[in-house]
Amino acid sequence: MAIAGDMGRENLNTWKNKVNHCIDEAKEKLFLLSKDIWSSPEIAYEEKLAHDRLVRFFSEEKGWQVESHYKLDTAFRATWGPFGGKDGDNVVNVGFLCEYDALPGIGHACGHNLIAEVGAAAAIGLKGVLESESNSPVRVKVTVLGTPAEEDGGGKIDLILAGAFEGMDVVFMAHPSQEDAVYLPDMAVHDVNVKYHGKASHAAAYPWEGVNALDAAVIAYNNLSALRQQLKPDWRLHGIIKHGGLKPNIIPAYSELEFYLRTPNRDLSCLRAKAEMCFRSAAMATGCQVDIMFAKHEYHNILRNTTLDQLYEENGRTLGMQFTTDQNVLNTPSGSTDFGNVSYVVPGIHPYFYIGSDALNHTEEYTAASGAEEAQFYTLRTAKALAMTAVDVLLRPDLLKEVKEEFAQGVFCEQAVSKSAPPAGAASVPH
Ligand SMILES: NCCCC[C@H](NC(=O)CCCN)C(=O)O
Repeated sequence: MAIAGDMGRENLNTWKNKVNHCIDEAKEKLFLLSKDIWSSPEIAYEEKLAHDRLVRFFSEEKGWQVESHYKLDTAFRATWGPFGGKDGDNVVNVGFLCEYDALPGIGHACGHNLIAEVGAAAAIGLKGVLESESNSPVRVKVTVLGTPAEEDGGGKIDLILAGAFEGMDVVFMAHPSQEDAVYLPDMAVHDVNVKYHGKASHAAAYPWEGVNALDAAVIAYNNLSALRQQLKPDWRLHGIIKHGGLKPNIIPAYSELEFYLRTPNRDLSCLRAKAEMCFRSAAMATGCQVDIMFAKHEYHNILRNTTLDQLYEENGRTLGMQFTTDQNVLNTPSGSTDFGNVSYVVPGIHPYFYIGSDALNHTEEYTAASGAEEAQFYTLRTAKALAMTAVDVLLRPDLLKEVKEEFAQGVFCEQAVSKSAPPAGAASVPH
């Protein structure tokens, strides 16, 4: 593969070493940034403090243009450049994403404070080397996007629709996990909120006057549990009862459920139809009214870019990462992310990284691990591997072409598949 201009492999290594040096130099302020976000956890679309902290971070760094409240209240954008190359050259716009929303009740149990830190660190590392190597052969712009609401809603999808990803050539982020993995199969997901409306009555004196909304919720819950046995092994559905009544002696007039429906690819229509029957039949059985509200956005599965994957893996290995080879981990659905939607509009990667703890995501133990100093080494190592991968893309122009071709091919194939294949089991779903 060609390396831009007369820059050889030695130069590539010099650049990568500099990236790492710049990230190491910033490690104290990066830990402070991450710790501040971790200490004040905020849920989706309410990440005001995290937004302000990140905006302050980039405003205090030299040379960044910072836009607070960028297209969403708690999103931001920081850009640097264009820099290098020659006037009139095409600009390569390299994106890094920061997430920073937490979970209700258990804080940063998914480690999004570390995602914000990785994004900031990688961007600083890349900018650092570009500044110190004034002979960048390509014209480069670095864009950091602060993307709220990954756990709920899908801030990245709002941002895609608002045009925030337009002009980006390649995009990087990484997610905390139990292991280093270049790719784990993230699924498509659609959230659904269901409300049953019944009628209150004295539960002992006039129960026959009541219409029990809690019964409807319980029947629906059990319907979905029975449905689960009939689903494909890699489909998932799971939910909670959010409201189930006020007092045992009041027949519940209102109940509410929230469920997530997940499939490995973007076609959720079959699962949606089956789940909807479960919700409606519970309403019929109890005489309740039902409101079924699907979330405004569906998350897509991640479209892989193996060209970027391989580069990331090579860079990670030079930094001592030991990528998991456990086939159970590599082939088991790992949840969902709104980066899936990003991966269909810009080529990118979303690797997973070990944070120095065996705790599982979405537990209090993981919250503790995400705030611990021990996570720092792994977090910064991940940022280095991402920024080194960006250096590969910039200094080896054939690579960017390859990355883009693979992306275009992937989008084309996925679209062809989802148009031609009828949803599995659709014929057995009455309409
Ligand atoms: N509301 C639906 C989105 C849920 C997203 C959430 N994401 C994660 O846990 C991040 C890690 C995914 N591998 C999920 O429940 O999957």
